[in-house]
Amino acid sequence: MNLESLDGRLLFAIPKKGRLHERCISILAGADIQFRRHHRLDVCLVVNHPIALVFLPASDIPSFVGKGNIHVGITGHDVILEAQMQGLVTEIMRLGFGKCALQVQVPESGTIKTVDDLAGKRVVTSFEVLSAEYFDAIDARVGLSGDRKTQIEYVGGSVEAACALGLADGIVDLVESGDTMRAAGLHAIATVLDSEAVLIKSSVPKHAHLAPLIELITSRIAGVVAANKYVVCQYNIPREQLHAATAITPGRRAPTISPLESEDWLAITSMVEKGKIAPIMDRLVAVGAEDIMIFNLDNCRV
Ligand SMILES: Nc1ncnc2c1ncn2[C@@H]1O[C@H](COP(=O)(O)OP(=O)(O)OP(=O)(O)O)[C@@H](O)[C@H]1O
Ligand SMILES: O=P(O)(O)OC[C@H]1O[C@H](OP(=O)(O)OP(=O)(O)O)[C@H](O)[C@@H]1O
Repeated sequence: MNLESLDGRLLFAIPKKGRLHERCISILAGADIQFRRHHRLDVCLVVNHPIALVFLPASDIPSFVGKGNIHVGITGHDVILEAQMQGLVTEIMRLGFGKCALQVQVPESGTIKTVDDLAGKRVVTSFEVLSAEYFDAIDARVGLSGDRKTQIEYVGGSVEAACALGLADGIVDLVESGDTMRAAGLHAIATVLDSEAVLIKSSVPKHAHLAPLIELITSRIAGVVAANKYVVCQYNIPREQLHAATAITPGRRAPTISPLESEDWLAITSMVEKGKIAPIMDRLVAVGAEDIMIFNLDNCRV
């Protein structure tokens, strides 16, 4: 591929590996963004849209997009703040995956119990900007300045090993299930921020001609995200219980209510959040709903 073939194309950055990669590939498939990636090539052309995908480390994507070299991308909210790009990139939409929290962690068995105890000691992290910002405020609060301030040291990975290796008194690292933290004998004493994968675009309005294409892929990706988040719930309900039932399944805009051959009964169809479906079905049964069915969505537009 030569560079001219990128001319005029929307450049779309995707994490090349790591936690966000697989979900991004399935979002592209759901949005019908078709590509064939040649082995080891980090740039590839989309065959059915004027788009080129650029596969990059998740943490590099905010600055590429922020500086306008790349127009849109998917990455973590955490790395946007760490790269200090929040003023230069616009977060178009949360994507509902890559959820984790950046947390301050210390040895479970140690004497440090709070972030105030940790202030002035050694903290190892891959998030040195956010950690420095966080501990600057703690240091100021507890009256530490100059040489007595918390020492933040950067490592690129395996942060959780730093305390056991004697390199740190505490760490700042991402936590999802907590398995990594517990396996390292650590526990969390504070949360610096919560994160999730986001679709971003450059805030620099350099490429006005690309706006319609950005809108198109945004709307398609929103459909894929909603399809992952919602299921369709359909059930029959005695007419006199209609209000009780629709209060339980109000839908995104409003439920669809259809008559049944039997005059005393109605059929209701409604979108419901996937994660809430079990208690919702319990409540529907309690108000007299019958024949409750749940359907997964392949795709949708909302
Ligand atoms: N355990 C996790 N659960 C959910 N999301 C996570 C988790 N760890 C990281 N993330 C999200 O994924 C982003 C990329 O993290 P990841 O560790 O995959 O990066 P990487 O350094 O590119 O990959 P690798 O660790 O393979 O080198 C993070 O910035 C965060 O937003
Ligand atoms: O709470 P958990 O579910 O255990 O997830 C947390 C771990 O996930 C991330 O690392 P990842 O496994 O992506 O690898 P890395 O350490 O190479 O970045 C993060 O840096 C933690 O180590």
